Amino acid sequence: MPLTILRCAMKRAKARWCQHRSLYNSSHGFNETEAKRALALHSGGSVNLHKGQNGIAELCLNNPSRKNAISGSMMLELEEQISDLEKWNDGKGLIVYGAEDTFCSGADLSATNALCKPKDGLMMCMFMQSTLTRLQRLPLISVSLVQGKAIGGGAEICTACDFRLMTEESEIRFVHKHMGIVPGWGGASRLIQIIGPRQALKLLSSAQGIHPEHALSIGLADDILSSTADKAMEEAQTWISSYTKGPAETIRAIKKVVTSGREHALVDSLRKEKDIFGTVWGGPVHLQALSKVLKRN
Ligand SMILES: CCCC(=O)SCCNC(=O)CCNC(=O)[C@H](O)C(C)(C)COP(=O)(O)OP(=O)(O)OC[C@H]1O[C@@H](n2cnc3c(N)ncnc32)[C@H](O)[C@@H]1OP(=O)(O)O
Repeated sequence: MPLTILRCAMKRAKARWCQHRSLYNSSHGFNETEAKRALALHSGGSVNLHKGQNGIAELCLNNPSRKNAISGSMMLELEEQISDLEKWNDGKGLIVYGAEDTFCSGADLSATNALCKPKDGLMMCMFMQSTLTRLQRLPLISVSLVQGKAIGGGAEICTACDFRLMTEESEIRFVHKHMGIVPGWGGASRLIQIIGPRQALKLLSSAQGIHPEHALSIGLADDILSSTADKAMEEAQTWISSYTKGPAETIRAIKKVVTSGREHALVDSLRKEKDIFGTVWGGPVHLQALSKVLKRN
């Protein structure tokens, strides 16, 4: 194999590895196999994935009798569905939503009750932080469709998406203070990135419910949907489609550039932007677009 092809393949493999790797390993006291075994003991609900022909997937948090609370087995299923999405090369967008017109009431309280020792809490925290970071890093434009309530860990899941759409009656609430805890699924760090430290401090320290207008005014929500029930999903599909129009290769490259900018310091980010630019410049989509523009002028 010529050296340049080998180098390219190695670069791609490294990029894939960086995207999929867990944030934590044994040096942080994290044992993934043990974590999975412990979480599997707390079952209930499911996390369902539908990959659409239009390149937009729908990921459903499904535990309606508990307002879509996330059980241990749902944490495992969420991780499996993210792994599946990481391999979906035709994908362009993702809509995360909850079953039966409500988003998610956070960690399943019966699971958290059983995992209330500090060691178990940290294990769950590292597992969920890794999973949600992988969700955030997917080369897909992601949207949380918030209907009903997004409470505690449910509010944290919202922050792992690029955008948040709220229906008129919905509410996001970082309720953690009332539980005597802070967000542990990465929601605090991500909230600060989304709305800045001052607003984040207000929301976390008041534990107040955030209604759509307020969320929109502080930049937590990106739009308020007028539809409810099934129509809200249709509206969310239309909303996201203005950002996912075009070839998957291009949309995925755009998301990668933004992810890199968010995660790296400026100099690293510029280098990473250069690497990603190199993967699309001179490629078939670029050349086709170029020839169209040249013909027009
Ligand atoms: C690092 C992670 C941090 C965390 O996520 S900690 C967990 C934080 N979440 C919470 O404290 C949410 C507690 N739940 C609530 O405040 C309310 O149920 C909620 C979501 C506002 C919905 O209120 P309502 O619409 O009035 O419904 P409801 O209270 O009657 O609930 C319906 C059934 O769902 C259950 N449920 C709701 N949230 C749950 C949860 N997180 N874990 C386990 N079960 C939960 C609730 O117990 C009730 O069950 P049942 O019908 O009485 O058998």
